[in-house]
Amino acid sequence: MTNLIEFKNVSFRYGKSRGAAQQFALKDVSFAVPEGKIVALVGQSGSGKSTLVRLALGMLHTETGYVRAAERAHTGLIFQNPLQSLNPRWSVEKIVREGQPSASDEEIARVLEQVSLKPHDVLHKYAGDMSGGQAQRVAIARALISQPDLLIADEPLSAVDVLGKKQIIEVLEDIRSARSLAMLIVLHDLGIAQRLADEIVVLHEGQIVEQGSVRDIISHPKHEYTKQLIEAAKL
Ligand SMILES: Nc1ncnc2c1ncn2[C@@H]1O[C@H](COP(=O)(O)OP(=O)(O)OP(=O)(O)O)[C@@H](O)[C@H]1O
Repeated sequence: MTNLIEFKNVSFRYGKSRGAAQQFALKDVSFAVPEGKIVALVGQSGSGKSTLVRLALGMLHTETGYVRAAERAHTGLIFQNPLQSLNPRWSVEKIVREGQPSASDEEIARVLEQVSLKPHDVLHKYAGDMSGGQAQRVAIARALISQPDLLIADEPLSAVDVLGKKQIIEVLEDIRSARSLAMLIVLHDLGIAQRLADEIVVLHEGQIVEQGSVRDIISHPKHEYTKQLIEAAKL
């Protein structure tokens, strides 16, 4: 099976070029996202999740090790806060079309339906007039319109309310069942990872403490930190 993105022995420190080197934000991290699989990156605040996403996107560069994307991999992105990542004065139609300028009206309508938005109701709405959950679904539509084979989502649920979260989880579950897409999804919550992912990577203080199939990790956690996350998610 082809890996769409692979991290191999990746270490990274912030502030290295400014002399006094800081602690490692990531230390010897190795894992991959295979074709069609959903990999959830789970860990508490400060564990290095966002640093990993920035390395995946080429916004940062590894100190040692490498990040390798498959040559044909076409990546879509979903950020934490849609009200920051989308232009509030753009219409939904304009935002989604930005993801694929050659998209037809029918394709835009189809992708909005895929994220459970009614095209007629939302096409001419401004992102700034939507709830966080609706705006995040618009952001997902923008990512999907270009038919990526890898979706990278950095805590897509953290800036939306409870109802918005539920709807986004359902949309991501639909995408999951379609199976045409691999996903690297950063989550705080192991319970949501259990619903969405095939594999879980548990990150703690910049290191992977556990990785494997969702079932194995939830039923037989090996590391104390994973046990705490399971307890916190009340699984
Ligand atoms: N721009 C930066 N400069 C210096 N240190 C940073 C920077 N960004 C993150 N760090 C440090 O790197 C470590 C990992 O941070 P990172 O943001 O990757 O964690 P995270 O798991 O994404 O946390 P959160 O869930 O709060 O977003 C932390 O110790 C953090 O303080």
